[in-house]
Amino acid sequence: MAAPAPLLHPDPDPSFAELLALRPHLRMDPLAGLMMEEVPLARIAAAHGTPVWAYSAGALRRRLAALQGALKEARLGAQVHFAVKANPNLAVLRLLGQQGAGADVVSEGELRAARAAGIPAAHIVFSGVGKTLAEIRLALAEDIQQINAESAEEVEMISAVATAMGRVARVALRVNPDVDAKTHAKITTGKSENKFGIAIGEAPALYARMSSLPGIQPIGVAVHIGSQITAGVGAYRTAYGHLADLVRTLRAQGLSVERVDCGGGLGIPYRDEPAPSPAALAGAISATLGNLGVELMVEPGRWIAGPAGVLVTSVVLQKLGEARRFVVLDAAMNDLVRPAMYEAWHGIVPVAPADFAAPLAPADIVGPICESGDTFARGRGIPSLAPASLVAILDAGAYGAAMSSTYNSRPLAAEVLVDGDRFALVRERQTQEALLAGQHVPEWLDA
Ligand SMILES: Cc1ncc(COP(=O)(O)O)c(C=O)c1O
Ligand SMILES: N[C@@H](CCCC[NH3+])C(=O)O
Repeated sequence: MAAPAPLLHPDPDPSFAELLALRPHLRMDPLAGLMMEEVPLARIAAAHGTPVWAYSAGALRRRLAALQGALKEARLGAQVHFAVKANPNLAVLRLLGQQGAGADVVSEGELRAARAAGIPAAHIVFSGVGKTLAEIRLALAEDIQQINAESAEEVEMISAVATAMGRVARVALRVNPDVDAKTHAKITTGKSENKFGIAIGEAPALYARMSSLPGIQPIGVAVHIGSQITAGVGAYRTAYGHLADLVRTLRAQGLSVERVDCGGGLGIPYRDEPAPSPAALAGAISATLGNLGVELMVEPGRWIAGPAGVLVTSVVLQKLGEARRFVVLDAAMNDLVRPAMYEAWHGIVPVAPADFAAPLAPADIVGPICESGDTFARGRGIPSLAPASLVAILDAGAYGAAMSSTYNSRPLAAEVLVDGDRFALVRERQTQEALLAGQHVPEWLDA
């Protein structure tokens, strides 16, 4: 695995205080315990139970503003389209939309969520390698800003659907630049063996074909090379350089290219990995695509939402095994799957002041699900924790709730938005009844 910060790390872990110092929306209050903005996490847990996701409105606003600011500073006039897959909560989308973010969506559900949150159709881009006919129809009916096509086959599908509807689809061609983003193999998307986009060498012919089709207005090109990119902006520069060459080639063929979608993928330090800044990303865009006279957009998800969220969970019990101590939480891999899926490292910090300051000893921090992979951390320094003690799993605002499942028939956890000294339930905990709803036992089974 190329990505840094695996579940078990050879170097000493950052201390709780070091983790908090880099996350200004979180702090330890000597009386109230771990706070998100001005709200004690213990109050959220008391009000809504655990496990519960908490998102900081301030962090979301600050991070979006930092990205927008870096792009502005580089005089790129680039739009930020939030990748809804990272966090499709309606309140989160509303807040980001209010601050000018558009949306990058990959399904009917995400398109509907973005619209329901008030994001204008004119600021929505539809990406994805397998849009269904129904999804293409919906995108056209909503008259969204742009559809990113990922194959010759899809281009024909879009044209056919648009023609049947009497529409012309604005389509950007997503190219696969065959660049290694040096991230986890499961989330790298810009290598030729990945399913995404069309080979850059095939792009000119396909773009020319697009401009000959009645249902398509070719609007530009798009690229997205992977997620959690922390190894500098070199891969971005290479990919954008290829894209700039492609734009020049297309224009030399007399084809119009108005827009370049630079994708997302900017990584964050979950542990202490050095991650590129928005300014570095803006610099890479500027150096390669800055002088082409194209409209630019970026599609970050994780960078905006990841650090803004935590998963607050209670200790069920500590189990002292022969060789190991296990801290068993009431959250599990069905809530936050990243450690199980990518061996991802997440900070885990006690909420009570006494636990925060207590001596550390290594433990495996696990969920109650019947798989050994249901492990949030191995050999992590954590104090002895009594049942019902709270801990916060950090950087869970992106690909956290969004990737939850009901595995082991565990209801989806509640979500809360914190803004200053206010907090509100923004998604109810799924009920046990809802878990069973919609299921039917055929009568003939009992006949
Ligand atoms: C097309 C596209 N755009 C944007 C993103 C957002 O990625 P990230 O959350 O890493 O910024 C993704 C996911 O990797 C994606 O597939
Ligand atoms: N779900 C992944 C990222 C994939 C991004 C999808 N475009 C994660 O949690 O890191």
